[in-house]
Amino acid sequence: WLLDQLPKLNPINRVPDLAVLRRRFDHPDGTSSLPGLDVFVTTADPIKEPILSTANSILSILAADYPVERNTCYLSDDSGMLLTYEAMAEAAKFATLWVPFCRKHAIEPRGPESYFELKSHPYMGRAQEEFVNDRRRVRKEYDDFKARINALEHDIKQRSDSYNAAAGLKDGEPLATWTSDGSQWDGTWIEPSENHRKGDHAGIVLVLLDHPSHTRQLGPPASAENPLDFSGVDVRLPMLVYVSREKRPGHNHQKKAGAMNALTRASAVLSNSPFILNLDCDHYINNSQALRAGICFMLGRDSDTVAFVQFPQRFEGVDPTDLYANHNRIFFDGTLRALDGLQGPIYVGTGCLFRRITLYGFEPPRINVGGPCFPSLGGMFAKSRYQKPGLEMTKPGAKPAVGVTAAAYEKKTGWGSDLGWVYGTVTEDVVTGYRMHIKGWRSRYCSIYPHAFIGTAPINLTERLFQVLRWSTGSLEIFFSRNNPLFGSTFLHPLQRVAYINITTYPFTALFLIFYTTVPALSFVTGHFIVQRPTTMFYVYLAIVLGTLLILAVLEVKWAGVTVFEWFRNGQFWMTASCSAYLAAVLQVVTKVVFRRDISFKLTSKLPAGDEKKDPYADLYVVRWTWLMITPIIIILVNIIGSAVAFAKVLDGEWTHWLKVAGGVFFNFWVLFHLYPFAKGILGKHGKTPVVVLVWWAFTFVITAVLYINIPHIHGPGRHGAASSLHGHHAAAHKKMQLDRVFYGWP
Ligand SMILES: O=c1ccn([C@@H]2O[C@H](COP(=O)(O)OP(=O)(O)O[C@H]3O[C@H](CO)[C@@H](O)[C@H](O)[C@H]3O)[C@@H](O)[C@H]2O)c(=O)[nH]1
Ligand SMILES: [Mn+2]
Repeated sequence: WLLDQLPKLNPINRVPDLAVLRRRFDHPDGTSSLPGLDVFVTTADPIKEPILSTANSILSILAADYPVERNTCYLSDDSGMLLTYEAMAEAAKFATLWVPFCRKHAIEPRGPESYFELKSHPYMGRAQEEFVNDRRRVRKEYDDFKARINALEHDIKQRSDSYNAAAGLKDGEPLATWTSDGSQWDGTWIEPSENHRKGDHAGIVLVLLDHPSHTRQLGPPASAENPLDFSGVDVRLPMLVYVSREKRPGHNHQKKAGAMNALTRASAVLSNSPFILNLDCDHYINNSQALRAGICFMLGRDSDTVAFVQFPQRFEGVDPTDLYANHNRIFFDGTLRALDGLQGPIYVGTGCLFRRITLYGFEPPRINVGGPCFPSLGGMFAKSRYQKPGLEMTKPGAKPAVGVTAAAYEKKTGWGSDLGWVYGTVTEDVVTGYRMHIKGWRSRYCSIYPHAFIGTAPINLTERLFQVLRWSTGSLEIFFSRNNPLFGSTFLHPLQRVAYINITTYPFTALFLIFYTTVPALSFVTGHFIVQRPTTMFYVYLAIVLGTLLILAVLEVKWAGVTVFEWFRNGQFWMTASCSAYLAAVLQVVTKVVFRRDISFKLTSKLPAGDEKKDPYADLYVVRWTWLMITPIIIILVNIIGSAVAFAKVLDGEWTHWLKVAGGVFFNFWVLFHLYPFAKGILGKHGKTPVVVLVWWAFTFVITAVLYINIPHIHGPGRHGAASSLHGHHAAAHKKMQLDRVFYGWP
């Protein structure tokens, strides 16, 4: 009964009140006084991050339910390729059909790829028959759109070839890439050359869709060239801007953090909205109300101290059994949700709505200098207004728009340290949020249903391990930097500080875990336990730890709503990641701290979207070997061999404490149970049949046991040895005593 009360006791499960928002900000004449909102989408590689999925994301933003004249969408393209730009231009064109269609029939979700992939299309709008016709028409247009996008690469190449041929190039002159209006592309060329390659090209800011008018614009009725009746539908589109910041060799471009900062400045010149939403290119808006839901938390009572609103990351394309815990349910539905009660969740990189002035380094209003611990202390010094930072934010003399994306712009400014997204780690997110929290800002967690945003997760084991390696490295880097949460300001809630310490030190668990998963199994082989005979205190301590873990598990399942299956998956992947990626992260960061060597990272590969593959989860069992897999493999072998040897020793009569041995073997199996998804993954496509893993394990087990029994010199005198001895009985008794001294069973 008590357990069932838990969800009801949740005091921090706030839901955004969209009805109130509508009443307060939307006017009967169709205008709205909602604050401006800039959406930033970052992309870095149109091949690794399929361009169609980026287009899906952009279209979902353009079609979201937010006043168009107050919404601007920015796409940052770090590849600087014409392919990205032209694909976005196509998307902007398709949006003139797609967006009114979504509005007319209340389509959900509003990313066309995601929408047409749905098996069923629940009907929500005006007239059923009209809907079916409209949908058929849009579907056809969408297929054409897709075909054009897929042909772009070829088209651009062909066009450039003919322009280059016509230009009659001299020997050694670079082959340019040409835009459709007959000029050379400022960014990266297909044939990379000086000033026109990745990491070395001019800054580009191009407006794809201009700012819309401030009054509603109803569309035309159905006609020959426009078969859809848009006569009652507002056909305006939000502004859409393509940005590719300047890149020069010799400059550290700071990956996504640098891209976000360039966007922050470019958008300040163009639209300067007070709120900024940050989305990765593989994430799209799945719930058209998501933007309003986030804004709700920014406009409520006491919201002026909220720096950002973090949404959970939800994923699609993950295999149904979620072998590598890609959904991260405990983290999103447990940890982040709980942090909401401790002045706010951490920032996790995407699906996050920011208050612009926070990114400019401003301090929150009404904060008490004493922080949450000593509220009475700092009353005198309480600040009442937003405090401006004493930092250089702009460069005198820089030209607006393109100029603010210049590679050298940030020199001698606070960008990357106190302004914008923070540099210096392989993950920018946690530390950026942390810098805000220590200034006294709070954050909010916004979990709505249907999910606000959905992205893709790497379902391949190798990709997944590298992603986790990057996260854990980034976390540790924070711990070894000036942003160590031990020394953060008094504005942190004490438990929030504990959480931040946890978040920046968790990779160290690798060291303990590897010890615990190997030493007990190894001691079966050696026969010598290094663990002392447990004392009463030890059992008390153990009971407390186990009790705490149990309470935690109950909370995670009952309060956070994580299913027991997902709970086990999280545990399993934690062990896999801990003994591989976390260990590597510790080694990497120690190397960085000691030898001052920089750490670099590759982009996470995304699943190709819209690719009509036969098996959507094919990538799951593609084996790409990496040294990260060595430790888990060793641990698996040690545990199988350990239990096999123990089994052989009992069978052989060498050990008589079979109950205690069984306890130990159970512990080994517990370890193996956790590494089961990993084993399945490295067996490749054979792993698809679950039995194969078990067969392999059983095989190793039996071989070891048989070898152990049959090669006499590697083990002590067993039953056969003892029987042949003259003083057999005495020897056995003596042995038993000896064993009692060295072998302490596991609880
Ligand atoms: O030089 C770069 C590198 C990356 N990106 C973009 O940054 C985003 C995230 O990069 P990705 O390699 O996809 O990282 P993931 O592992 O998928 O992302 C998670 O981890 C990142 C680092 O912590 C966070 O920034 C992300 O928001 C979070 O979803 C993508 O949109 C990229 O296009 C750039 O714009 N420029
Ligand atoms: Mn991602």
